Amino acid sequence: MTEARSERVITALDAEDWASASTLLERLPMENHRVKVGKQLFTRSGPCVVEELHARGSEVFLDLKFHDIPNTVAGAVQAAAELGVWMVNVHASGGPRMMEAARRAVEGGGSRPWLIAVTVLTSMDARELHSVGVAAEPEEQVLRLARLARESGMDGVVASPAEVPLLRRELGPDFLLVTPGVRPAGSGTDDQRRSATPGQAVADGSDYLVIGRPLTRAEDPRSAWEAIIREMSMADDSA
Ligand SMILES: O=C(O)c1cc(=O)[nH]c(=O)n1[C@@H]1O[C@H](COP(=O)(O)O)[C@@H](O)[C@H]1O
Repeated sequence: MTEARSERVITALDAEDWASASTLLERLPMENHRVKVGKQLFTRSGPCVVEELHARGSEVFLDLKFHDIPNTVAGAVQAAAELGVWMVNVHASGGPRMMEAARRAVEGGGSRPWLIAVTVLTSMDARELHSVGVAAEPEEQVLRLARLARESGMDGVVASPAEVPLLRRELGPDFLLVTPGVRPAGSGTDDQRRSATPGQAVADGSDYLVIGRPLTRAEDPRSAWEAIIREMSMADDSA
């Protein structure tokens, strides 16, 4: 991964509306260039948030985790591509036909968004995974879904930093690994159950780190950002 460290952090803009999202952006450094728009902000403020962010020069990961029948997901992914987003995601558990339809929907145009698949949500531990009828351990299930995602034409997957060493080994250097569940040492894990520090995520080979509350809830988001970038640099230098 040759991108600058600051470009490898995707800030999860989990704000309640565009007004609070833009206030938050003002408290972050300009290098905070890649942002994720998720369900809350998009549902409240709509596609114009993406337009505002593009006007500001940001690249947008539209995180709506599409999970539906192939025809519906294909239409949604195509709409996201027409918004000009940089990355968009679906749930790998929607199955191969759904992922293949999503892939076909973004083919053929000029530049297309990265299309990635969520494996097992980072908020789930083994017990919760078993409670929804999956007997496999999280790592095993993540690998199974990641292989399926790759065979179905996805550019990469969302997984926890804990699974990155396994995924890198099994899927090679070119498959994008996007990792939420990142927490600087000493900070609480909130509702995340499979997490690691920014340094560990980088050292293990994560391409993009999705970071929300450690930045958005920090008293001083700018220094929180700088500390994360410093930690990533140290991990890169010692690799
Ligand atoms: O697809 C995602 O981005 C995602 C997948 C996943 O398995 N876990 C996960 O936390 N996320 C998102 O990543 C962000 C993590 O936020 P924090 O836990 O606040 O850092 C949230 O916006 C989640 O919606």
